[in-house]
Amino acid sequence: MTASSDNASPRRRARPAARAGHPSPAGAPAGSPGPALAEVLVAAAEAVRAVLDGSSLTEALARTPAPLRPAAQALSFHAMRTLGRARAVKRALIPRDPAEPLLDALLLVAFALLAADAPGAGADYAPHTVVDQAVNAAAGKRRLAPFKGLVNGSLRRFLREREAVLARLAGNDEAAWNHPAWWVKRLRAEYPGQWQDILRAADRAPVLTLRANRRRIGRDALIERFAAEGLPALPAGESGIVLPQARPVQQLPGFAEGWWSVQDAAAQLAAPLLQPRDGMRVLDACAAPGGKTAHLLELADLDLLALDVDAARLARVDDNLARLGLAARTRAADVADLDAWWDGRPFDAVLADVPCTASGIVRRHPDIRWLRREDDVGRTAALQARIADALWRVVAPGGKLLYATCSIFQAEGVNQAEAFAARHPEARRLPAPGQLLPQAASERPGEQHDGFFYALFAKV
Ligand SMILES: C[S@@+](CC[C@H](N)C(=O)[O-])C[C@H]1O[C@@H](n2cnc3c(N)ncnc32)[C@H](O)[C@@H]1O
Repeated sequence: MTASSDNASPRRRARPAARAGHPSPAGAPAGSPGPALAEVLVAAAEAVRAVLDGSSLTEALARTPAPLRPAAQALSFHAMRTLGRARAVKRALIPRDPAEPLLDALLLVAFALLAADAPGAGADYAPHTVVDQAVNAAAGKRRLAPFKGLVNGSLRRFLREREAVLARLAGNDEAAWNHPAWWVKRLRAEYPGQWQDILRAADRAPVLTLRANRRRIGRDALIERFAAEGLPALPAGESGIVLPQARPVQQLPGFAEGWWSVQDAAAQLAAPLLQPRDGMRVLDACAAPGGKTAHLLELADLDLLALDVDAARLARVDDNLARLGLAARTRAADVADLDAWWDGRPFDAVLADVPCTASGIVRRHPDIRWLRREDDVGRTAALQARIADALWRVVAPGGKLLYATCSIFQAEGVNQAEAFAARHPEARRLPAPGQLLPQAASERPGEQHDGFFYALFAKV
């Protein structure tokens, strides 16, 4: 799991400087002027454009110039969380998508700010400041300059006709829930009593959850060390602590010393479910970046092989283990191709944290919902089944396979586990949490978690 990266959320910045068109960069002293809002709008529009063209927001923001990045990150996160409504507003006022892709994205970012619902939800900027700065943004960029009249006219028209435009969006699921319509339809069908709560939870700013490395420091001692630094934290599960306000992880004590890792509370359930004991032969089949590999090794002295098909991501497993003072064998391989990597010796425990649509972690990664396509769900489920079937062959008699995904779609969870059990009569289901749903109703910080699915099988 990666750190929540929206700790510069515009919700938390309401400084006078921001109202004057200068957002203060995250981490800068209050009142210190940041870059002009016009520059930030262009940088955020470039990031949003990249996502609409298929890039992840993390990759896109890595290309943003460093001085603009914190403010561009805050705006682009906000735009991702409100893109459904912003797009519907834009189409109500400008029915044909502009031919210039960056203009389209600039309009989306500006409408995301202007159409925000609640005061504070991206509304740190006075509406007329947003309009003026968006026009400046267009004027200052050669590709956009011919369209500054369109920017000015459409944004001002929205300010004049706001209520009437928003009223025309009634019944538009994408605008109402800020998720693609197919996503809303799927959740409505799969969770008739909970879908609204799940969607609402997706738009809350996430807490920051860490896992104490018990080889270095216990959970409660870690809470005390953070408290001594003025960082209140709550316990979450056996090894977890929650910081109600996300922060840049580099600013927290003990990272370099390997005291902790960033890991969501639901993800922290994986390693204990396999009940690792000293000397066990364990396979972490889809290991990168190594969050669960490290947790397994924190719990017991294991003979552990960590595989991942992506060699670059696998390098992060080595880095993370070194920081935490842990060791495993790592190998880049397609886990379903047993001939390529398996020496024929079975494993006592296998963790299959399979690739998935990541529909359970949209709170931390609000771009995911716009990157996925409906047919990704079936394609991903087929890959998961292929991986799970291959892995079942490497489990020792009496050994266990833990199937895990950070998805909330049933094709990747409940249905997948049932189909697996039907294909493998020698697989006995053991108690496991099943589907965990992120829900707005259980929003106490210590109880927040991502959407996850777990099924545990023993080979009889
Ligand atoms: C959900 S992530 C794993 C997260 C990891 N277990 C952790 O806790 O940090 C899924 C991983 O599966 C890997 N993967 C996808 N297809 C694979 C395959 N055929 N064989 C091995 N790894 C694969 C991806 O590269 C990705 O790193």
